[in-house]
Amino acid sequence: MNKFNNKCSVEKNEQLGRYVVAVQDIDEGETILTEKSILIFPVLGDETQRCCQCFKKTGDICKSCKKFPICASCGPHNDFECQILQKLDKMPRKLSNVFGVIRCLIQMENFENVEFAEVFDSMEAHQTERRGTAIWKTHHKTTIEPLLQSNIKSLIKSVDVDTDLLQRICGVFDVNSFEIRAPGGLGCLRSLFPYAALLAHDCVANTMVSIDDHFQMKISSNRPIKAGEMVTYCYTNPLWGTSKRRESLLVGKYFNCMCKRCEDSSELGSHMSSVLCPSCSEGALIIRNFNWRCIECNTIEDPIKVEEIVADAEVSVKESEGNLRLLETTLRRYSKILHTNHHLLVDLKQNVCAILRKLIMNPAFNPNVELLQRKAQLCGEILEVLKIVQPGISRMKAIALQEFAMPTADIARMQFDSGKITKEQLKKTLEKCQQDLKEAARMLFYEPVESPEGQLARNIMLDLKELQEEIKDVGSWE
Ligand SMILES: C[S@@+](CC[C@H](N)C(=O)[O-])C[C@H]1O[C@@H](n2cnc3c(N)ncnc32)[C@H](O)[C@@H]1O
Repeated sequence: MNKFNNKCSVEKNEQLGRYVVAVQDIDEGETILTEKSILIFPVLGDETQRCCQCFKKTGDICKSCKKFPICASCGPHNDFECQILQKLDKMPRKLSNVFGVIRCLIQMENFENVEFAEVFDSMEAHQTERRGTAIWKTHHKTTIEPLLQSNIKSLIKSVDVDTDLLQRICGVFDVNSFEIRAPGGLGCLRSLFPYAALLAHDCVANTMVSIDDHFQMKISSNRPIKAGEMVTYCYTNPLWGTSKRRESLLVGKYFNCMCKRCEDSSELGSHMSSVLCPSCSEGALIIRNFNWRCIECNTIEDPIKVEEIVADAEVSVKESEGNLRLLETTLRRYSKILHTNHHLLVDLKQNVCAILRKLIMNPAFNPNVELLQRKAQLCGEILEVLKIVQPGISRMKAIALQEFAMPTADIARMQFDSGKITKEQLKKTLEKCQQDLKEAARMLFYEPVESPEGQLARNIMLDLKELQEEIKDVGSWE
């Protein structure tokens, strides 16, 4: 069964396994797939007790099986599941580590749900590459040993519950699951969407994913996709530098990313991993054939030295977290050493913006023009990076655009009030902010209405209405 729209086809090759290709041109913003999650489970080690139905926090437990937490308002969980759990002698102490595997085994056992076992069987687990690795050992200790010490093996008859099967299940989870927001935005969960998981990875992907409160996923194209192009999704954080993205993909997904961005030493001209040249101070050092070479003066820098600089910067960024003064000092210090778009500087800028956002939103605080200017400047700089690494419709870009436009409008109002700019300049700035907000709202149109981004889109629409009135008003002043 192909749940993709009829412009997509599932293909298979040696390098990628199964992947999805556009067989017709796809327009920007077209829905490519909608899919309901087949399994939701906690992130390993999460201590929060969550209802097995709605995944909200709960202190209640099913009165029949006395194993799975369930909130009173959710009613009983699946009868077949409950009956098996009633016979389970020993529930491992840390439910979060075994919940997904237990539910998966019970679904495999349920003959009314043969599709689950078939779909699960077809999913990639990279069992050979994982065998004996650190993650294999962690799963063995946290999940597999506690389960094998219970009587689960005797309760599941359709499959042989042994180490190999349990490791395969953990592998399928690690390779294929999507991280999703827990209800109410409190923490994270992992979820399996087997069709969505067929999309291959690209660090500059051509789709965007949104998941609503009912764990329904929607994948839409974030730019036009030509017939013959692969339909891709980004498995990692696009705001990380190449070495960190590649490492996370190699360790977590077992492949070496060879996408255009990873293969280009300047990261498509974004310079998110570039270091400033100590010789000419203007050029960027980029890595080519294991050498850091300046793109302006051709100086070659010792790779060990460059790696040390980046490692030191990484430590300083970590140590600065949450402290505005320290963040600004680290930002100033490393702006003289790293390229302005370096991912560590972007990280610092995001951290500063988060603190400034909280300050600005506090009704008891009256932000001055300098603070608003700083926020607008940093958001503008982050936006420039996002324009390169997220060229299509992007949630991150929409948020940065809104966070850039709002203080920019406030600054213009303050400057007009103090006589620093004219009425025409104020109107022009407000009109530009209006354009930016419209663009942000357009990009957030694809978000579920009840999500924080959906709420942001509604707030932007209200701001836009007020801005439109204000622009009209300014235009009518004598
Ligand atoms: C979520 S699965 C995708 C579906 C999988 N290809 C299948 O046949 O079930 C992720 C796996 O697909 C492969 N893959 C995805 N994108 C890739 C890429 N850009 N380069 C190489 N392998 C990729 C890797 O084996 C990765 O672990």
